[in-house]
Parts: sequence; structure tokens; C-alpha cells
Amino acid sequence: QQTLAQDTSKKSCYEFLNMTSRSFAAVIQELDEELRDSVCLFYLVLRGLDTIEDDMSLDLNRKVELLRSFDQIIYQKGWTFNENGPNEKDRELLVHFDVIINEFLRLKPEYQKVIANITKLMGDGMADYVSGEHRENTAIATVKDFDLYCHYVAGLVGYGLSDLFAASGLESKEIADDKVLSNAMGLFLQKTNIIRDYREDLDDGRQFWPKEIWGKYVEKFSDLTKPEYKDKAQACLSDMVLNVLDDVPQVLTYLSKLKNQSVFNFCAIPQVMAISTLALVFNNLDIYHRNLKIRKGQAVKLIMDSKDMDHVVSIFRQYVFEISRKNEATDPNFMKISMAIGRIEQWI
Ligand SMILES: CC(C)(C)CN1C(=O)[C@@H](CC(=O)N[C@@H](CC(=O)O)C(=O)O)O[C@H](c2cccc3ccccc23)c2cc(Cl)ccc21
Repeated sequence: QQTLAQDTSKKSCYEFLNMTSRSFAAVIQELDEELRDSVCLFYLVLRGLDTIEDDMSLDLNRKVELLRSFDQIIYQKGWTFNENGPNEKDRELLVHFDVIINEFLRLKPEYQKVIANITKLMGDGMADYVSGEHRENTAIATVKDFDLYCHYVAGLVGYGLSDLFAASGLESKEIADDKVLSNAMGLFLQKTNIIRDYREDLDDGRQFWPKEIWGKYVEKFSDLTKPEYKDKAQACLSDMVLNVLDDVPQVLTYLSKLKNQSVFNFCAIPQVMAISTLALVFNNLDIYHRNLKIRKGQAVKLIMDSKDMDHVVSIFRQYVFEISRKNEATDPNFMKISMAIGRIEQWI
């Protein structure tokens, strides 16, 4: 039986959810009763972790200590955090984190275990990265480093969600066994965001593109914004898109295994947004100057159309075709992109 106080604290968790990400919050709230609270709290715990990792005003040792112990912090009733810089986007969440912890502690133990396990792995991964990033400014040197970073911040989210889906009984255990597919679901979203956010991150003094790729085209990461490097910048961008296209077959395979409608919608919507964003940024040099977002109307249409696998496959086919149309024979990566598209078309 739920007391009034418990009901209030649950409601405020959804208020925090809506504060952190309106459009995605709505998709989480459409989830089956059995999964809604655990996914909502998983999302909020991850936001808490992200708010600490993102805060450049935090002392490095303090940040590392918090990241590595966040999996224990989420069990500490009453814990709140007031040391975030004033302009940290979601600092409010950590100021009231005791409410999140209360609700987390009311989840079934197996859901708590999944969330705490991923929080530990992610917190350690982030701590390793920020320590390394501190030593030299390109912590993401190789494509391997790029895959590892994206695994920590997004691939692990796929692991955790697949574990929650299986634990709820709404999806088969198999969905949680195939870590490669769960990882690809996160990598596709995160890598597409990293391409889209080039300018925003550059202005924040952060760079996530692997030097093994951009170093083939320019000396300095910021040279990509200069008109005299226009052709190099375009080739570099298509090289980055090429790297992301390899995750598409695994994303489609994962989605095709889902049985529950609300889980399918929850997983498919961000993926169709991402393939749409990827087609938008491909061969579009504006990404070096401003943040590109797909138009609201298009996003709404994608959400409406992503209700089943056939529709999702046809959306992917449409955007992969758009990328193929934009692919230029003069681009040094032209053939590799054509082959990556060929591999995807076998699937769709
Ligand atoms: C870094 C990230 C990609 C994992 C962030 N991430 C997502 O991007 C959200 C979508 C989102 O937040 N979109 C923003 C817009 C934007 O940021 O571009 C919105 O406001 O709509 O979706 C993912 C997400 C949803 C469904 C299945 C997933 C499987 C593996 C990994 C992540 C999965 C997400 C699920 C959870 Cl539980 C937590 C975080 C995320």
C-alpha cells in the first residue's frame, strides 16, 4: 500500500524526468507498468552520473571519487549534492537526489542490482576517462578508444536496459545475453550525437572524434571549421559517418528480437531519430558551424511511424538511400560508404 508521501516522491521523480528530457520522458512513461519505474530511475541515476562527469568546475579528485562510488551513493538515504557549478544543466537533480534514492530503494531488488551494477561499471569507466583526458587533451586517440568511450557512456546503458527488459519477463533472456547487440544500440545513438555535436563540443573545449580519423585530414581538430580545409572536412565527416554505419545491421537485429510493444517503441524511437540525424549530417558541412537538429515535424512523424518492425525497416531504408544519394564519387571514402550501405541493404 502506498502512503501519500511515497506517492509524492514518485510523482517528483517523473517531474525530474520531464525536466531533464521532455520528448524522451514521454516515451519512458508509455512503458509497461512493470518496467516504467525501473527505467525512469535508471535514466535519472544515469543523469546524476552524467551531471557529475560533465561538470568542468568540479575538482578532478572529487569528481573521480564521486564517479567511482556512485553505485554506493544510490543506496544512501538522504544523500544530496550541492557542489555542482551554477550553470550545470541538471544540478537541481542532484540537489534533490534524496528523492531519487528513496524511489530507487523501493524498486524490486533485481532491478536495483541491474542499475547498481551498470552504475559501477559506468562510473569507473568515466573516472578512467576523465583521469586520462586530464593527462593529454585527446584522450580519444584511436577508433578503439572511441568505441571504448562510447561503450562506457552508452553501450553499458544498452546492457542495463536489456537486463531490465529480461528481468521484467516482458522480453526473453536472450535479449540480455547478446551484449554485442545491446552495445551497438548505445554506440549508434552516442556516435551519431558526437558527430552532430561537433561544434557545441568544440566551443565547450571538448573533443570526442578519434584522432586516428580526423588526424588523416587536418593537423588541428579545429581546422575542420576553416574554409580552406573544406574538402578535407567533408572527407573527415564521411569517414566518421562510415564508422557509425557499421552499427546499423546490429541495431535492426536487436529491434527485430523485441516482443513487447511498449519496449519496441521505447527502443525504436531514438534509433529512427538517429538514422534521420545521420542522413542530415552526412556531407553537410554546417555541422562544423552550428548544431543541426531534425525538424520537430519530422521527429513527430518518425515517432508516429515507428510502431512496428516493417515501418522501422522502411524508415531506415529511406534514410540509408538518402545517404547513398548524397555520397559523392570524389569522396575518398566513396567506395567504403557504398559497401557499408550494401551490407545494410542485405539486411533491409
Ligand atoms: C548516451 C545515451 C545515448 C545512452 C543517452 N540516451 C538517449 O539518448 C535516449 C534518447 C534521448 O534521451 N533523447 C534525447 C535527445 C538527445 O539527447 O538527442 C531526448 O531528449 O529525446 O535513448 C537511450 C536509449 C533508449 C532506448 C534503448 C537504448 C538502448 C541502448 C542505449 C540507449 C538506449 C537512453 C536510455 C536511457 Cl535509460 C538513458 C539515456 C539514453
